[in-house]
Amino acid sequence: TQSTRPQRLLGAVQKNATRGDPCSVVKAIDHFCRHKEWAMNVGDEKGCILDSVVSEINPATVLELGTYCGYSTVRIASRLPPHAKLITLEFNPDFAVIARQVIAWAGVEEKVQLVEGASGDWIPKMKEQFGIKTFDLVFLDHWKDRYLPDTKLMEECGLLRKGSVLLADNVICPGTPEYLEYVRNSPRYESRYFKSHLEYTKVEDGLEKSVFLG
Ligand SMILES: CCCNc1ncnc2c1ncn2[C@@H]1O[C@H](/C=C/CNC(=O)c2cc(-c3ccc(F)cc3)cc(O)c2O)[C@@H](O)[C@H]1O
Ligand SMILES: [Mg+2]
Repeated sequence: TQSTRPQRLLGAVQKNATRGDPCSVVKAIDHFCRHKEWAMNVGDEKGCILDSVVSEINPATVLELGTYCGYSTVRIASRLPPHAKLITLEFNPDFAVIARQVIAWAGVEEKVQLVEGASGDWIPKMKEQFGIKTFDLVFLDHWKDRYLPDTKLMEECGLLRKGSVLLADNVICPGTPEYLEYVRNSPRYESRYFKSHLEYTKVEDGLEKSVFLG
């Protein structure tokens, strides 16, 4: 039977990356996506911006919306301080199976809780299920029309505190116009655009970093 692209991406990790070495996993995926098959990972260029935001915040609690194959999960987890927790939500079970293996190969499973299910169902349960009070950092990289409703849901559930940072992928391509309009015009956010390129291409894209002001 035919393999899927995520399965082939995992194969490239297992073939070319060193177990327990997150950097080699990231490099193996980037090489595969640049030279073999494009895939919708945040990628190396935007990934460096993600890395700098994570290092700047040094978060104790991180939420990722949309795990896909776990590329950004590994990038974030490998930069977290000890005892920090990254919860990543993925509602496609086939992608979750691949992501768990990528995360394990990188050796960052201690810091990662991959939760299978939809963000809309799980965001209201974060406190009771995982003992989370608020998130220091949220990385949005799931369906683009869900960025805004899920942000409003996180506000309503009290999961954001003064200083919480939302970092959103793809605000130009494919684009998240309603989300951008909201965070850029709301008095409750201080928003900034980091210009970059769509992963593995020369097309413009970027990340929007929005600090919740409480
Ligand atoms: C109920 C749906 C909302 N809640 C959700 N809860 C949990 N996981 C969710 C999710 N939505 C989507 N997901 C998962 O996130 C992932 C979806 C990501 C969507 N991303 C994109 O569409 C995307 C697309 C591009 C792209 C850009 C240009 C182009 F020509 C083609 C594609 C680039 C990117 O960087 C992207 O992130 C999948 O793994 C999906 O199963
Ligand atoms: Mg993306």
